[in-house]
Amino acid sequence: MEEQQQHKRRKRYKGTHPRKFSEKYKELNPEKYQDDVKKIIGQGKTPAGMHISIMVQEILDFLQIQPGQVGYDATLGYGGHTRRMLECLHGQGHMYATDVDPIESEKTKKRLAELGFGEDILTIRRMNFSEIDKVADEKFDFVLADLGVSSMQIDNPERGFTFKQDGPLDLRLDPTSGTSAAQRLRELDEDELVGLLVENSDEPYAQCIASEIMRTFARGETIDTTRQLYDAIARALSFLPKSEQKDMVKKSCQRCFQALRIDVNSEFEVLYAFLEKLPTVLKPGGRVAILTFHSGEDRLVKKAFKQGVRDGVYREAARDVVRPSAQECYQNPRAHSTKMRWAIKA
Ligand SMILES: C[S@@+](CC[C@H](N)C(=O)[O-])C[C@H]1O[C@@H](n2cnc3c(N)ncnc32)[C@H](O)[C@@H]1O
Repeated sequence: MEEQQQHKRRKRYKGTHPRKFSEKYKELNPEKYQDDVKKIIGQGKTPAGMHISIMVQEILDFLQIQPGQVGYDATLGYGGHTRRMLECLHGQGHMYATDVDPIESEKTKKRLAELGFGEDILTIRRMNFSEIDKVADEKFDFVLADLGVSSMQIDNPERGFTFKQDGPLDLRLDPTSGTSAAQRLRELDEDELVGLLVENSDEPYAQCIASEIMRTFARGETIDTTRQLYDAIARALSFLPKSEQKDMVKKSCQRCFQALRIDVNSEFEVLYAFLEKLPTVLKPGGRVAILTFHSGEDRLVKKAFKQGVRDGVYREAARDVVRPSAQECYQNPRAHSTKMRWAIKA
């Protein structure tokens, strides 16, 4: 009898085109694999362990940073903006930077120290920017806030910010405190959930989505992962014509994830507190630039700056938003929704 040859499937080598976040070891070590990282950025993508800073030149042009000044970056993230602002100080002056994220802040602190920006010139605090009045004992010549989430947070499925990969439905910027999005969903009733989706993200299908989420819980099923929430949203929108469904589900997912993120991180409340205290920490003539990523944030900033000019707190404020160039949006699609506003203290 002929010996049967058993076909053995060759094990797929995952190093060349990894799909999973955890396998992207080159992107997660940008200092070590600089050439690979440059190639990825050149393709208009953000490497997994990195964040590409947005509107850097527009921000620097406006802030007009001089050696010897004192500055504050409210949203450290990957430290890209902080680094560029520090370079403008030419070793004289000081910068403070805050972030609530304990995971990424530590890595950024180490990375910036290795680049020569140690504690003599940069103080990094793990703090919410709503406590802007407690960051330093001195006032600032310039302040930057680049709101929202970093690419590192979005891309890491363990953090639960993306529906593109499965992970725990968390969405907290600081996963060590507060309530996860999964827990929040269990706490809300249907009307509260509709309100959250409409107020935070103008979700047009808020009622159908909230009803489907409640039905899911009533069946005894859970929504503890990003995939489970995606599936519930897809079921809620299954009445739409097949040709539109995929696109509509994606857009609703983006809005619903954003709405939940705003809620679990109290994003409007902390931004409001930041804007209210901001004039008290700026020196006369001090400059502030804020990057926002959705209309709710932009409305708050616009209103605060306008009111500040009316009250004589600010000498001047941006009349219109400043947008990233078409070239920047092409090179970094995450810049598309960015709006920058600025103000100068009286
Ligand atoms: C868009 S990223 C900043 C990226 C940074 N400008 C850079 O160039 O790498 C926003 C960062 O702000 C942080 N953040 C968001 N809300 C915050 C808050 N209320 N207080 C402090 N940090 C906050 C996030 O954790 C995230 O790291």
